[in-house]
This record gives sequence, structure tokens and C-alpha cells, in this order.
Amino acid sequence: ATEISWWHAMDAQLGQKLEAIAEAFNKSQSEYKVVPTYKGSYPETLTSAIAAFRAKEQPAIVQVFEVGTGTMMAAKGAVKPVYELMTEAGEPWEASAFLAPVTGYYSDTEGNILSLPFNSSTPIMYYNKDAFEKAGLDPETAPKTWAEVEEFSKKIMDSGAAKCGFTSGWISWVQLENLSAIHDQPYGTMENGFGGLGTEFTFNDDVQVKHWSNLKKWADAGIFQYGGPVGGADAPAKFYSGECAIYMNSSASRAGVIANAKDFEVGFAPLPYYEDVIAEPKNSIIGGATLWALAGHSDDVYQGIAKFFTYLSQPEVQADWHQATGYLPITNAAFDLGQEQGYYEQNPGSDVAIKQITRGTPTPNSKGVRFGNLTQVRNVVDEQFEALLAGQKDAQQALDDAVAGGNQILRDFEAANK
Ligand SMILES: O=P(O)(O)OC[C@H](O)CO
Repeated sequence: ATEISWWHAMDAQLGQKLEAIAEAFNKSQSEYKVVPTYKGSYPETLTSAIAAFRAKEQPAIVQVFEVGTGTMMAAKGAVKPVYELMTEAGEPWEASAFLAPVTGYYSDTEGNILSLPFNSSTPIMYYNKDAFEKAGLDPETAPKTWAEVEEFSKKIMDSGAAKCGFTSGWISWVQLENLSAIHDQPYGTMENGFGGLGTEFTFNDDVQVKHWSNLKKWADAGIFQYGGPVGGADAPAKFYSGECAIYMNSSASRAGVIANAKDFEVGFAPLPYYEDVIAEPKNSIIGGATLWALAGHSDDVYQGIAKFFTYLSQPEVQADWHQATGYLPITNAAFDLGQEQGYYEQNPGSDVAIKQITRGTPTPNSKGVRFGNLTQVRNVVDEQFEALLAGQKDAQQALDDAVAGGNQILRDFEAANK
């Protein structure tokens, strides 16, 4: 069989499920063999793929997180766009089969999908119902606003139900990029980078400054505990162990929560918002990753990738992956299938992410953020957030410095992609 190498960044429950899907595809036919390899975190996987491409040892498929999209789109000679791959391979391909927020993010200006939106997510809120109950709060009522997050956290801490109010994965994604989208604030110019190169970041405006000031205040009071840079590796354990009663992270953290938060009931809710800023929060934005086919492989390999992508897009496979992980059902048919199966009714909270990412009418500020080298920009955001927590600067200064550092990265990206 022709081997199709697949580099990915999924570990623990997500990695096991991914391996099982590759295995099922391999069993379903005998011409192609998909060989998945775990390459570390999302940033590590992207870096490995770029290095491999330069050494002409690139895998057939690489999983790239959403913030790597701008970089991949600019790397024209390095990728094989999915719409082209599917057409050339004669595989049926309907862009309209995919959920609108997903297709919008991963398409070029002509509306062609460039990578397969295999695992798209959006951040949500998880909470410890038992801790809520112990604190005299209604376990069925999650905090809706940031004011309630603060109020509930204080009650939880004062009653001894938990040591900390909340923690969060991915500060940049959850507490800055999504914060901006939900409150209909631009993250940068030119429709958050969708308009092309020549963009500037603008995430140092009032709402972001207010939120980061609050996070610093809440961190000092012990209400908020920082989960660490990039994905926030320390955040999940703080929730699983009962230390923090509220946890904000990817909808795909659901798999880990279900497997590890065994000692209490978990509630699922949309992300909080500032009611004095917006009465009806906008949709949250996409995260997770897509699968990019890379250039430089044989026709036979491309034929196999196309067959595998068709397999991954089938309603049964998609619905199974979505239900096992918490990633969004990326096709409308996979969502419909889940409804027919009664999945959402039987699993309360499993549709929070879908409802949140599709609520209201998206604005240019809530379509997503797509800039070149955004991976590096996130590192700058993390550094500035840590400087804020360390008391080296206030929120305005930290965000101003993150914008200045981010803009420099954008200029470097433009210079390299002229
Ligand atoms: O944890 P994931 O896979 O949903 O990804 C979270 C972020 O979007 C990564 O940039």
C-alpha cells in the first residue's frame, strides 16, 4: 500500500482517537496506509513541518493550528490546496457541506477551501457543579458575565468550596482573540488580517485593557490562576483537581475533562462577557487545526490523501470524532446526524460550542483572526501577559508593547513574503 504520512499534534485522549480513525481508514481499504506521527505541540508541529519542507522530507499531511493559517497561505509553493487536490483526484467536494464559520476562515479570497477543517474548536467555559453547590450557588446556573465570574468566584473561595475561582488555557486565544470577537472589537486592521498584508494590530483598546487589568487584579486576589504560556499546560490539572472551580478552554478540552474530572459533576457554558460593553455578545471564533496537504509528493500519494479526506468528511466519521473529542462537527451533515442520534439531548452541554460559534450575525470582528506569523505574535502576547502578572507593567503598557512587538513581526512577515 502507498504510505501517507500524517504529522499531528494530538496527545492523550485526542491522540488516541486520531490514531483510531487512521486505523479505521486503513482497514476500510487496502491501497493506502495512513501513518500518523505525533510531533509535539501545535507550534512544534508547524516548526517541524517547515524544517522538513526545506530539507525536502515533508510529510504528505500536516495538522496546523488555526493561527498557522496565514503562514501556510503565504507558503504557496509548499502546499497543495485542498480544493485543487480533491478536483484533480476526482473526489466529490462540496464547500457548502461545511459549517459556515469554518469555511469562512479557511478559504482564500475567491472562496476556495485550502485545508481540510478536520478539528475545529472554539473556547467555552467548564465549571464544577459540586463546588457551586457547596458555595450555595445554583449548580445549573453558570456565570454569564465577567461580573458574575468574579462574584461567584468570591463565594466559592469564601465558602471553602475551592481555592481558586477560575483558570484558563490559551491566554492569547481565549482571553484576547476571542474576547475581542465576542465584544465586537477589532483585533487588527483590514478585517482582522483577512484583507491581506499591510495590517496592524489594534488589540490594545479599552475592552482588552479593562479585561487584562481585571485579570491582573483577580490574579493578585487568587481568584484567577494563570495556566502558563502557549496552550496553558498547567490549567487542566487545576480544574481536574478541584483547585479552580471554573475553567475556560477549547471545546475539545471536553475529552480531557470527561476523562479526568471524575470527582465532581461538570457544567458547560458559553464564555463570559462584559454586559456594559455588549448586550448580546457576538459569536466566538474558531480554533483547533486543519489538515494541509504538502507539495512535492507523487500523484499516487495525492490520490490517497484525497480518499482519506473524503473519509474524514463522512458524516459518521465526523460525528464520531466530534462526539469523542468536543471538536465542532465540521459538516452540517455530521451535526444533523448527532441530532438524529439524540446525542445533544443525552449529553447536556455538548452543543454549547456550536451554539456559541454560530450565534448572531458575524461581523468583520468576529470572523476570526488571520495574520502571518501569528504563532510568534502569540509568544509576544504571552510574554507581555507574564510581565503584567509580575507587576512589571500595567495592562495598557503590556498590550501596547504586545501590539508594537506584534506589528514588527507582521512587517518581518511581509518583507519575507514580498
Ligand atoms: O485546543 P484546540 O485544538 O482547540 O486549539 C486551541 C487553539 O485554537 C490553538 O491555537
